[in-house]
Amino acid sequence: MTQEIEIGLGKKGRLAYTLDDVAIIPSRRTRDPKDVSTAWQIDAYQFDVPVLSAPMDSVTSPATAIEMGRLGALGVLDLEGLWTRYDDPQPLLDEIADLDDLTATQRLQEIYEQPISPELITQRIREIRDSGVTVACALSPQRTQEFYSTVVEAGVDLFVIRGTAVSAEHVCENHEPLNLKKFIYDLDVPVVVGGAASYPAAIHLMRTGAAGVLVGFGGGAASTTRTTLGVQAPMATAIADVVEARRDYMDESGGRYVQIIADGGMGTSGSFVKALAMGADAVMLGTALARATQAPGKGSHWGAEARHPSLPRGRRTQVGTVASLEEILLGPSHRADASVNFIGALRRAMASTGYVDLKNFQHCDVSVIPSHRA
Ligand SMILES: O=c1[nH]c(=O)c2[nH+]cn([C@@H]3O[C@H](COP(=O)(O)O)[C@@H](O)[C@H]3O)c2[nH]1
Repeated sequence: MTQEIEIGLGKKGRLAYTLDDVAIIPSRRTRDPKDVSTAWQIDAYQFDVPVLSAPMDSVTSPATAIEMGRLGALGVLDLEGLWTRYDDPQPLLDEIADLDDLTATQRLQEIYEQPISPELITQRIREIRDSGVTVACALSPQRTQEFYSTVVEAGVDLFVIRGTAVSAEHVCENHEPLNLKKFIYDLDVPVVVGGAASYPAAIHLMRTGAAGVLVGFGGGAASTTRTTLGVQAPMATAIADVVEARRDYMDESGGRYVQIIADGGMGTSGSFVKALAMGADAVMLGTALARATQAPGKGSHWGAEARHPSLPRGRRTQVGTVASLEEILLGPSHRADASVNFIGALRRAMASTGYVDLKNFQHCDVSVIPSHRA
């Protein structure tokens, strides 16, 4: 039963939990960390590491997407970022990393005014494809109709449609909005859509035929969506609600399993592990990967919303550099700040709860520890 709190006489609100508010409870039965599997699968694509890189210029370049694939994870390139607007984005990446906080947003807006080139979309996709890794690229719902045929022809394996909030029923008076259900049905490539953060939003996205749903809304370390729009969905509750939507959708669809990918705000290995324990199949990481020595942002971090021409909802932030991409994902770690060896942490948590694979780990016991008491 949903617990509602009275905010004032005329307004009630639901109590919702962040990942900081919950913790995994170890069980009586433990296992050796070496004996657990962290593998997951979306459509026909299998991965040893349940991590997608966020389509943010500070995180994913063609080179880091290839490295992600080599490490058993999945890189997602932003096709509206610097790589598809400029032949050589390196000088701009260097400049953005060095901008001072006061001028960063305005300069980002200028830099991203440069039009997107379909030729560069094709070139970047081919570059990743030629390396032999799974190719995943992201477009916003607004740009999907414009560029999807270029993307599909260039040979993408997984198509990500990401906006702060994507709904199956976008109502728009000025132009024909993207009809997700028709689009996904007509496309031969599996599609991941999001973000959604509630039961109704998620079940509608599942009914479009999506292979995966991104869960998150206004999260992310570089996000200012909460302070700008007043919108945010606490992640633990959002994942648990979407898991329930999937259960119902599986019943109504005769067993179609849609992957749930938690997206935003999992900058520590503990929050990454907890997202999976809440029922996510995989996690999309920005901040954690922006801290890699190879990260294009060089310790700076910014996302798509930060460059919005009239209402930026994210900022260029500093996250620092801690280790190589391989060490951040697979270890070893020489730090105790939960920023390195995410898969090592996951293996240990799975071992201490006695689960051998991620599907079963989703059923582990958790407790609620409101963060102000932690
Ligand atoms: O509301 C938002 N405004 C933003 O400016 C922004 N930038 C990134 N994102 C989302 O954050 C995710 C990465 O999160 P982390 O850096 O915390 O790992 C990404 O995968 C995005 O979903 C944003 N959300």
